[in-house]
Amino acid sequence: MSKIFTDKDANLDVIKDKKIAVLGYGSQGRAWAQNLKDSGLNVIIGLEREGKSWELAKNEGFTPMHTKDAVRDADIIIFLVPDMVQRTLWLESVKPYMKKGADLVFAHGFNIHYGLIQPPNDSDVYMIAPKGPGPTVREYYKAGGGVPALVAVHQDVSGKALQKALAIARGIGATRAGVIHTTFKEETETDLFGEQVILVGGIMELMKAAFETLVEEGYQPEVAYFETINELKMLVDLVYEKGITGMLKAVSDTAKYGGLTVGKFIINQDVRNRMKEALQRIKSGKFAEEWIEEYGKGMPTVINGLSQIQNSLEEKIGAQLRDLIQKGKPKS
Ligand SMILES: NC(=O)C1=CN([C@@H]2O[C@H](COP(=O)(O)OP(=O)(O)OC[C@H]3O[C@@H](n4cnc5c(N)ncnc54)[C@H](O)[C@@H]3O)[C@@H](O)[C@H]2O)C=CC1
Ligand SMILES: CC(=O)[C@](C)(O)C(=O)O
Ligand SMILES: [Mg+2]
Ligand SMILES: [Mg+2]
Repeated sequence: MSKIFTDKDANLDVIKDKKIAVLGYGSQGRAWAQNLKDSGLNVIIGLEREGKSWELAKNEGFTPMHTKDAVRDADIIIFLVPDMVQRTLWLESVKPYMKKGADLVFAHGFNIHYGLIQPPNDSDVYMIAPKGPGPTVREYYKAGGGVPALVAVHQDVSGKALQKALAIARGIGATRAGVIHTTFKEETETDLFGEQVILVGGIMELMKAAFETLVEEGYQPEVAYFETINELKMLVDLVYEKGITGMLKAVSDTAKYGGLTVGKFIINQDVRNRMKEALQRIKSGKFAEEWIEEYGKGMPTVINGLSQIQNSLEEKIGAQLRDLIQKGKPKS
């Protein structure tokens, strides 16, 4: 089994006197900045413009600075702006202004693994990749827990890169859950695979396909929504708490039989073959190339895809049912 690092393996002392610049105040940036600060670390926020993130950071107790100023005397520089923005930010606002030898830190390996950022060879370069969305990283931390993460070291000039990565993992709460040592390559490829094939792409299309099949066959959309989208959370929660076996034990024997037989008919060998194809596209760099090109064109596929989803029947039904559904949620 992989070694799982927890609180006892991570010591904040290696970074407690360092100045940490968090670049970006979005999904992860906001969570990291707040968690690191609440862990007693010295955090400053670096942003490009005095826009929405700037206002938010200010309202939440930070004094945001322009990136150039934030990196000037930072010992640790953490890239928490979108992956496609990192290269330009690095070239224009970080590299020319940073302190020689400052640490360069990432939450995902994309820019280093695909060579978009070439770090100077006197910097430690490492990663702490939370395996969960930014708002959850904050929510779990506040509640005394943490979201698991992966750590990896790309360059270790000081000989302390792993210790520092673990310290930051502790600062954001990840060692309360569990941290695994990996490489930039493994993190990048598995993260992209996960979000494309299951977490974002796979699950979304499976929900939509099941919902739309029922509606096309004349069933009430509200019934279809409860069945194919809303109930998914409860089944996934069971897997999260008790494993797949625990989930199977909680459902009826009818569902066990139907699930164990029809599941394999739906998610069949063809699907597995296409999963391998998707992984191959990631490993070869083809996906990265396409995504960079899409981003360069202004992300038309992302914008159109999002607007189609927003206007879909399942989203309209979901919005109508949400108030009702929320009332039934346990108050904890
Ligand atoms: N969203 C998530 O939950 C996860 C993200 N990551 C990684 O964390 C890193 C940050 O991702 P997110 O938090 O999703 O980013 P995001 O999209 O939430 O970042 C938005 C923030 O970046 C800054 N920003 C946006 N556009 C900019 C531009 N053109 N120039 C300069 N700054 C700009 C602003 O501060 C803005 O608030 C990425 O490497 C991502 O792969 C890793 C795990 C999960
Ligand atoms: C939330 C997360 O870990 C993702 C899906 O990989 C991401 O947002 O990039
Ligand atoms: Mg991920
Ligand atoms: Mg990701």
